[in-house]
Amino acid sequence: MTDTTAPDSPRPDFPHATALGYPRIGRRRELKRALESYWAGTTTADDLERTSRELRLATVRRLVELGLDPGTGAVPNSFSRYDQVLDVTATLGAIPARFGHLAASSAAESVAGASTGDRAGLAPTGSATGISTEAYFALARGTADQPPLELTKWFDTNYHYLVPEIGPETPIGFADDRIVREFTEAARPSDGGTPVVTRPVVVGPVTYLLLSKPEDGAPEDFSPLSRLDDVVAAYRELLAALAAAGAPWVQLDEPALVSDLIGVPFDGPTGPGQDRNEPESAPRTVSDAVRRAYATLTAPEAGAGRPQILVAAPFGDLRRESGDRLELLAGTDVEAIALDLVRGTAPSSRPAVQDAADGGPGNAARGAGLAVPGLASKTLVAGVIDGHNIWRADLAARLDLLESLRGTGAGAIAVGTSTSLLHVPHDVADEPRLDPALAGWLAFADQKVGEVVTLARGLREGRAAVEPQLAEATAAVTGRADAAGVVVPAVRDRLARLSDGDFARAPYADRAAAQRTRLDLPPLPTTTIGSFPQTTEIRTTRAAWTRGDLTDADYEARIREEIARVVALQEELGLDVLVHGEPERNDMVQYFAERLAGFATTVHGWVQSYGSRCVRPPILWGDVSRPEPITVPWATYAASLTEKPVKGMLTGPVTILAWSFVRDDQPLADTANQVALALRDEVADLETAGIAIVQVDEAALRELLPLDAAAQPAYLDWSVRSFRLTTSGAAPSTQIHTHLCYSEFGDIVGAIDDLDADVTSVEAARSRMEIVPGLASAGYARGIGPGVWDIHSPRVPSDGQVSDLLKLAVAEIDPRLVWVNPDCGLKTRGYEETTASLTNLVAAAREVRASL
Ligand SMILES: Nc1nc2c(c(=O)[nH]1)N[C@@H](CNc1ccc(C(=O)N[C@@H](CCC(=O)N[C@@H](CCC(=O)N[C@@H](CCC(=O)O)C(=O)O)C(=O)O)C(=O)O)cc1)CN2
Ligand code: MET
Ligand SMILES: [Zn+2]
Repeated sequence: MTDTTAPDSPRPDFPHATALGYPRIGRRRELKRALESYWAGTTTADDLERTSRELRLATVRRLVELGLDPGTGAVPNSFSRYDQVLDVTATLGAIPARFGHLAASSAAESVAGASTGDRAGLAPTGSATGISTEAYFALARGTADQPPLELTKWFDTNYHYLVPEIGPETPIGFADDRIVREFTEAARPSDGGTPVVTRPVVVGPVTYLLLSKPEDGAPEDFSPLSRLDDVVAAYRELLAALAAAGAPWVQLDEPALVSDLIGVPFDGPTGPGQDRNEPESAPRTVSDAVRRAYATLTAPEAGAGRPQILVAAPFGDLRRESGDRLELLAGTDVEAIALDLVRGTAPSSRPAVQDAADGGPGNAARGAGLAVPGLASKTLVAGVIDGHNIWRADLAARLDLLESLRGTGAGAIAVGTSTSLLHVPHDVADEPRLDPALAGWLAFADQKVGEVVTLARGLREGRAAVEPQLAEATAAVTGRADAAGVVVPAVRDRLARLSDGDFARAPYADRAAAQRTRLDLPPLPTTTIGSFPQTTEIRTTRAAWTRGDLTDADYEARIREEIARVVALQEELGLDVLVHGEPERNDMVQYFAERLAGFATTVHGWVQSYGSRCVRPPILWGDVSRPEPITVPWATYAASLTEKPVKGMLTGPVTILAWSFVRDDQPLADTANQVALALRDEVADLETAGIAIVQVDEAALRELLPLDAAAQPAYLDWSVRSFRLTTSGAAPSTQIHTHLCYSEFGDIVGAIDDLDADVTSVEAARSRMEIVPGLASAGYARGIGPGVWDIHSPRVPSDGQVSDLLKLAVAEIDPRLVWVNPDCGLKTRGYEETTASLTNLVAAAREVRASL
């Protein structure tokens, strides 16, 4: 390894134990409240900064208390006020031209060497330099005349990041030193508290650009990756500033390395050897980009020091058929690499790490293959503690694995989490209402840090040093396997008796005819996706009921009142197919989990989904069954209020799994089918109650698609089957709808067709109906509702905008198949925008209908 730091500077070893990141919303969602009151204008930017500073300091001190070393960069500094990808956009000053007016309102100022242009909205914030709070949140939330940056799923998680918009002229420099300030704030705290030398966690330059989209108006063939050199130059300045502030390590997250869904080939014709003699050309493959970026970041340069670099590749397997990405990283001069040794190649029942311990297949099993050129000089941060699920680890087995990695090629082994802990709640000890036995099987973020610390100690000092902790963990794992409810013979028997007939409905033509007769809908029928605004009043009412301050009867009466209001509003607006509005649901997954056997739910187990929005993923721990009907009383009440059809509204098995913490002791396909059978009974009960249309939401079907292409066919097979198991008991005259979120459906058009739903609504407004031609050319010939209103922003589409989108749709597909609906549910919207937008949607449908 070439020496890349100044000759006399120390080269600190990587700490023995670390986590790749930590939740930032706060144990009591302090950040959510601080953000929402700042946005509402009831607090100031200074208030927000004060609260977030307190949160950051409390976090790093908590991590030290839990056993991470305070002096060596073991503590991840992974705070963000909104999103870690937006933080890089801010650091680079990469503000799209469409936000140019932001610059005019705040004085431009840049740190030394930045080439920020004059449109970056840069303003001094106190003594620091960077983009203003106003500009930061304008990108996240939009302005009066600009929609925000697009929100998209972060790999296969339920976290959403803000998509950077990069064009040939987008300013890119080292424009904001917040990352450095947040390092210094912990290392030299002004409150006189314990100093902590943290490790800044930053999205890596290659992943940043691979997740970017071309800025509007960029040339047809423009690739954001062509700005790699500019981005890397800015990162170099950032690293130099961090080194000057005293940071021993920085973590650059490069999860794009494990994804085949990134749209840029890993290796290819322009890969190694092809463009070697054109060093100036833009990288066209992921591997080119990685080599180039990290060669520059690690190149020695007089005067400019840098922290040592840990590259983290969470969410999957670096070593796969399509290319050995570990070899690629090992070939760079970074000092440490973090591997996800839990996830393996797919969300599978069996953690790869366990296979490895048994000598079976799986990424970790290729331990012997760690004799990769270059690795001997690096630290391998072995991500053996699952950052993505909440089961307490079998520490003895993990320690076996860690020991087996020793001497297989890496220079040193450190212990880490497989991913950031952003995706799990803070603390099991914060859940007084959990069954104590269940609580004993769980590890949230704080417990996981403890596990990492224990393993690191076991690895260094020998098993005996941690024997009590190993024994306790083993007891928890065994206790879980033997506990009542984990295996319920009646559920298993029902599953075992399934045959192909349970997965198939009558032919579509027969169903369509029966449904036409029964429903008698106009062409281009209008509907919504299910939820109406979740008002503060409803939440407060539910909170009072949950606390016991409101009786069941009073709560029920209040919900009925809300349903009646929503039904009346839809009749007034002239919608054709109505919904009940879902006011009784805290969340579309948690609500069902609270009413199914086999699940537990939490009180404080909040996990950030995007910005200030959070979810409490339920814990699916046992065999699933339905003690009694769940939605039938609300659906029948709503239906009794109108002559129009009201959709029954269920969340499908894949989405319930995707947004829960799921047991890891059996194949996901089996768990999905258990949920499907419970929902199948609900569909039957809705039918019996006279409900003619049942919507089964599979919002997360695309989200769970494995990042590894090799694992996708098996996933699509079991996910589609579980949906069909849910719905195929329905009579031909019952119309089955489904709803899918996120517009990147290109990879799964075939699976959408295989769901065999009568009507499918999909997000499409922001991509201007992009999905429609794909569906049409794939031969999709059932009902389709491409969203015509982007509900992710408070902007009200005009009836002209809606009818333009609608015309795009009917130009591509048989108008008899087209439905008119928003992109998604309306629970995050207000009533004012909802009423205005739906008025325009109905008017547009009528206009286009008349032109058919
Ligand atoms: N699980 C899930 N994942 C999803 C989605 C989804 O709907 N569900 N949608 C997509 C986008 N992601 C989203 C995630 C969260 C929210 C969201 O609105 N979350 C709410 C919480 C919803 C909830 O659980 N509501 C509860 C509890 C609300 C609450 O905070 N109550 C207060 C008390 C009442 C008050 O004073 O406000 C409290 O507990 O302190 C209820 O209604 O009962 C929030 O963060 O504010 C929206 C979209 C993708 N992923
Ligand atoms: N039926 C649900 C709703 O309208 C579907 C939302 S998908 C995130 O809220
Ligand atoms: Zn949706």
